[in-house]
Amino acid sequence: MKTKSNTANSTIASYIDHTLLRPDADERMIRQLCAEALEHQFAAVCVPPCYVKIASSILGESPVKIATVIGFPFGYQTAEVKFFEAHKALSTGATEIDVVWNLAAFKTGKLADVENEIGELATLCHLRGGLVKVIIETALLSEEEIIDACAICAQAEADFVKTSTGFAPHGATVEDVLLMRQNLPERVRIKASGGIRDLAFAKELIQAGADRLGTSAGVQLIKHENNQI
Ligand SMILES: O=C[C@H](O)COP(=O)(O)O
Repeated sequence: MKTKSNTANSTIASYIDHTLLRPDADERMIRQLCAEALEHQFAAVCVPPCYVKIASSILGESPVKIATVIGFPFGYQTAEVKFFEAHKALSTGATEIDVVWNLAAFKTGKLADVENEIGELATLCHLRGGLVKVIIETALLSEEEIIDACAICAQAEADFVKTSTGFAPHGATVEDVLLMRQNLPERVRIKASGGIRDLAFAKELIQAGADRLGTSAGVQLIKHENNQI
């Protein structure tokens, strides 16, 4: 049986954004996610925008942060739409905004547009006491593009660069996190996400430079850590 001391001794819990972004997630599942986040003292929950208010009513003033996703999962919404989404999310209780960058514009070479969009979102989040994580979807980028993406995100004052939505052909890899760490200034943190299901892999990602882990298997990782499975 899990004990309080197990949770307190967890080395992994404080890295985890406990995530539920499946399109069929219902309110009961979101309430359970929030309860688990409180129990295990995860860093944050990451929920769809329509559930931010409910998460906020459960997590209130607890240390568990509320993250939501913007422009999810493909990122090709216009900047104005993303800005409005982020504004609504911040107004209803989110403090962490995980935005999918405009990959389509990046691939087209419209780099100034991409940077401006991130910069405007970063300014909005910072003014409201929040932070912005930019999802670059590494599975769809070459190494050179990951390096360029890091430069753009850093220049636009992103707080985190995040690897993946969980909806691409693959999620975070150790190699991509290492590459990102080598190409980001120290102040920009890294969130590895997508497909993180076992403790050994989670630890490898942290070793490579991940500051947060976005995963829908947070409870499973804690159970691994406690030798419960
Ligand atoms: O942001 C996090 C990802 O959506 C989580 O992906 P996952 O369901 O593969 O753990």
